[in-house]
Amino acid sequence: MSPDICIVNFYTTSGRLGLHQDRDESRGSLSEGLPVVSFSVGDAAEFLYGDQRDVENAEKVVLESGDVLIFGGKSRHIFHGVASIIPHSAPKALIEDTRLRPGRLNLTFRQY
Ligand SMILES: O=C(O)CCC(=O)C(=O)O
Ligand SMILES: [Fe+2]
Repeated sequence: MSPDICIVNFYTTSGRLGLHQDRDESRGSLSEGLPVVSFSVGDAAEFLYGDQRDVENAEKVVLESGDVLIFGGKSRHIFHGVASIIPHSAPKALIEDTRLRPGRLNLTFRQY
């Protein structure tokens, strides 16, 4: 793939993102299952995912600073979101070196 979009989200420590599908890319990109490549920086997040928009039954995984999550192929249309940010969980060296404010930065690369 050749990513040509980067969406940058910053979550404060009270930030959240409801369950959704990423469907704004072109029909061809979506039907080929070209992946969303997601980089997490800063505080960790409780990330939810599942095959339905159902918070109660969603799977949960903690994404930490430096983690890269890729969802493509059959997983390209999963519902996903951020349930919470875990305050003070960013690596100390990152905060000292970058002075990143409290919260989480997420970058997702996609191909339109
Ligand atoms: O912050 C995240 O890990 C997910 C972001 C996301 O789902 C999006 O930008 O569409
Ligand atoms: Fe998304």
